[in-house]
Amino acid sequence: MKYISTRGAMAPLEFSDTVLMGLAPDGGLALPERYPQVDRATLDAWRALPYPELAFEILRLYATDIPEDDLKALTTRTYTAAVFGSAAITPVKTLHDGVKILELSNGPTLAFKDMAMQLLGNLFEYVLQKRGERLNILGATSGDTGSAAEYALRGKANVNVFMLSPAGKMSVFQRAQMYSLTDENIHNIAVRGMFDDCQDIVKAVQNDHAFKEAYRIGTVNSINWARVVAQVVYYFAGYFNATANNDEKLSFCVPSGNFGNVCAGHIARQMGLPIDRLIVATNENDVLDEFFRTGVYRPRSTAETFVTSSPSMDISKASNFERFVFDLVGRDGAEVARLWRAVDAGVGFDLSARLADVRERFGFVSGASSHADRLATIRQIDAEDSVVLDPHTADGVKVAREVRIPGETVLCLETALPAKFAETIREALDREPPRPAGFDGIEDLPQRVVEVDADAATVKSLIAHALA
Ligand SMILES: Cc1ncc(COP(=O)(O)O)c(C=O)c1O
Ligand SMILES: N[C@@H](CCOP(=O)(O)O)C(=O)O
Repeated sequence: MKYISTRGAMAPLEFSDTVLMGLAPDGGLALPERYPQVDRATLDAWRALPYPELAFEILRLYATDIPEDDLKALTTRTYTAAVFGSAAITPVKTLHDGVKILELSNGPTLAFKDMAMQLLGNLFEYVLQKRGERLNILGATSGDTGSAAEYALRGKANVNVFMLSPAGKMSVFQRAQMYSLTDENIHNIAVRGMFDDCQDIVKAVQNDHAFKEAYRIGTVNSINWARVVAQVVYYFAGYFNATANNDEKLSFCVPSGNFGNVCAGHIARQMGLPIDRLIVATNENDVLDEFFRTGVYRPRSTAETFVTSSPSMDISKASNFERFVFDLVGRDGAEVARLWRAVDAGVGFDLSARLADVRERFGFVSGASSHADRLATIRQIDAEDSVVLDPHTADGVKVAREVRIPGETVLCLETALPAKFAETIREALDREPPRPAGFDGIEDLPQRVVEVDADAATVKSLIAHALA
């Protein structure tokens, strides 16, 4: 399988090259030149597979330049009960009203990011060792990518991590998880701004080809294709777990911000997984909900982006949305490049003429949730199901209940555990959220972080200085 760019101007690459590449040289995102198709017989064969084997079967369709024995060793080493809490890896539970939850947050940092990041950490190690190379990761986080990446890469000999986070905007627990790490290869940089400013800096540095080459800059964000394809696996696992056979259809509801998670669902659907609808749930930062309702994409500025109680979704420029739009416009890279010039100019674009395709051909629908909705959902599910939802998953459950139609089974993706967001859980339930073992007193540990203005040149000089 070869990889092309959403902006249409990259010579096709192998999978391993995309793992190290980050942003494509033309500023776009890597995608496979076609989505492998999974037929009914294959679905039947995959239904009974344990998670690591399912991951292998899916990844071997994409990572065709990695010998199959090596790939199998990677998925077997990554998806273990010791790391993810149970052999099921992603169990499903059903709420009193029939809405189902796919548990994705039982990994080391208590968020769904671990599902892909644990694999990416092992992939980096494998590819870098084979090539005898080093990589310096520059990442951006609104709260969960950062800790998942740092836990996956801490102490690794051939990788440094420089992680940008919005200063003062993440939860107390999220900050403690990242900033208390003392490993020498981990560098936390708090940016005076929002997540979008951090991601803009990552993309600006990626687009400085001379700096990127000189300092061997890679990425762990969903810019990296390997992150997205690893997330495709749990849509298959969730479907097999939540249905009785492959004749059934299932809808997924996905709390969304940077559009990486639901983009993986879109890809699973394109591969032939019987997904009915993909329900995009946003918080008050509703740029995606607006697009799926109107066909108009109007990214907001930092000043127009709210700081909310589901902070990991405080995103107004959804990076991965570009991958979906590439498919929506018939994989026309020149058209995507034109649309993203308008995004970069702060204008956005109007694809309302394609709204029927968005809904009928690609199955997208959306809804938004507010602080009051989130608190009400957390309270109700706690009272009726004795389940404490984290604020982001609560946004998903709220939207799923709202848009679900009679007879439709909806599987909501759990994106984090409530322990990461104690402030909001206390407000909703007047008690502390359950805290998994190993995190006691984390907020009291000393923290190591540098705070800077939202400026790519400053970040580049910090990186150059650290690597000197
Ligand atoms: C807890 C949580 N929920 C939801 C999201 C949104 O996911 P995505 O950015 O893939 O749309 C994120 C961030 O990625 C997150 O950390
Ligand atoms: N919500 C994310 C934002 C970054 O998303 P990514 O999927 O592109 O890494 C976070 O928690 O950092």
